[in-house]
Amino acid sequence: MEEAPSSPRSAALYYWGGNDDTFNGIMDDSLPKNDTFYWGGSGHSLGTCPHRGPDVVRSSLSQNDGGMGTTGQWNSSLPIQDDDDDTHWMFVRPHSQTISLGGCFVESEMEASESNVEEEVMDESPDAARRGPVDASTCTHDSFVSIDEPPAIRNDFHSIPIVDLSLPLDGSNGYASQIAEACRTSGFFYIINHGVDQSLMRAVMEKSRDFFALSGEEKAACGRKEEDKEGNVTSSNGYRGYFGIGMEDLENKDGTRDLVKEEGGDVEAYNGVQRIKGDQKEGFDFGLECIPDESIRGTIVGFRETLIEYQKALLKLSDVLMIALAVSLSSNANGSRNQDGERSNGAVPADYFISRSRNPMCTLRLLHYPPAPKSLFTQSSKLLKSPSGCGAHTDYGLFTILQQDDIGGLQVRNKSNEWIDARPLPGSFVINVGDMLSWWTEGEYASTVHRVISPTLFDGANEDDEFEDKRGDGVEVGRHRYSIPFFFNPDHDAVVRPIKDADTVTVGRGNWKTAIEILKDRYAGTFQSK
Ligand SMILES: O=C(O)CCC(=O)C(=O)O
Ligand SMILES: [Fe+2]
Repeated sequence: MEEAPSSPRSAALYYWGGNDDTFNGIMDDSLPKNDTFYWGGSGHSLGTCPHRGPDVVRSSLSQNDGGMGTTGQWNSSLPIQDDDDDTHWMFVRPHSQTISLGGCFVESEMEASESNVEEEVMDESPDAARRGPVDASTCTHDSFVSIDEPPAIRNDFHSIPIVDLSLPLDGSNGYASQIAEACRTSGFFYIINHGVDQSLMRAVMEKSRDFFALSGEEKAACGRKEEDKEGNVTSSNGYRGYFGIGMEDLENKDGTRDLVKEEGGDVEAYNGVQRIKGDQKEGFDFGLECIPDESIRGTIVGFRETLIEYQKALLKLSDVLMIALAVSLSSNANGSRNQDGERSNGAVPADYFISRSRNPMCTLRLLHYPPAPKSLFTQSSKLLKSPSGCGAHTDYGLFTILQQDDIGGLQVRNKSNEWIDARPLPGSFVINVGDMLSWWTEGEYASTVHRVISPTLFDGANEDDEFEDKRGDGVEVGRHRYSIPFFFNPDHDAVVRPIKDADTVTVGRGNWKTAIEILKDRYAGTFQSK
């Protein structure tokens, strides 16, 4: 049996096999028994993945919700069964884990208030259990902006800042304050000196190219859904697996907003380009628990191992970012509230986001954007850039860590509705604020609309030129763009609502959503029924 990778957060990592639901992992005997653990979550929270968690694990936990991600009491040793199907991975973290933050240990908030939960009738959110009692006398919350509407960006910007993570975290020149500034303006920033090995970044890009070069049939075999000849869905991996060109449509599907009309455009034709329905990209989604199986492993040497290694590295980086974001929230120079309602001195514990991301619902996504098809050329055979690679949207979660190749095409919309290029910066990652972080900070941190322009064919080419279809899949050879976003989403049951409310205000059930509710809504809105 292959050795399980160690967790980046000193928690135990177990893995379990999919097909026969038998536990297939290692057990770390150093873990305290009878402690509470988080388990499940990730892809299994996102819907219909058939791998619901092994029964043996479930029966060892005093409570569960069928693999949808839960906490449970660890009652006995887990039986370990020898099964070499290890396509599913599961992180299990001690409930009362302490987190090392630059020398000071922060006790997790989670344990504090278990005995108070029942008294807390007004606030039924899981967050109430995490945070302890809230004081109803401080309830001043009478308005609620829908989380379906990511707040508009407050400031204008014309470039994307670069944040150097080799600086100190704290202080006026530290990277936390630079991140605060970036999040309050563009909601996007590059990070350099981030600690992720450059050769690992290149390796995962290469594996991605290898994957998308497989035949359509081979890729479809890794699809999200299996269908019989009549087109009935026979099994589904939730939002995990391969999806083909046009299947996701991020344009104009962003919650209740019409992101194209907001800029005075028209969905069908804007910037002079007729829009093809559906994003002109193909992709492959994984989670921490769902890694491609033997079939791809056999075809692309080192595919699975590289992806696991990369996810581990990005999880580590996510911890750094979560701490920086929590610290950044109190990084204003004057430490007071200004008249625009900008929240400052709103210190949260440095583990605020980490303590809500013990079993994060992350998605690592490989993306391939083929060159813009000829149908997007003008009559005069002028090469127009197509806005169709990835439609205008905001990201859903806490933040996104994006690796892009050197082709370019990612654009971020500023307050004046201009599209600002997020040009490739070798060796960097692009980080952007997601809707949940924006909502948590009441819009102080901007979840900014962005899109990807499909790459054009060779520079200087025109419509009458011959383009060879070397791969036989209808796609002309030209400039292909590859990118790899890692969507970092918190625990499935993390309560997403303004931080100040969570601290001081009792609110009813209508006024917050759990992370999983938000994700399910948004995924359902962006995938075509196919
Ligand atoms: O491919 C890119 O550069 C960005 C993709 C993106 O914004 C997304 O998938 O949410
Ligand atoms: Fe995005």
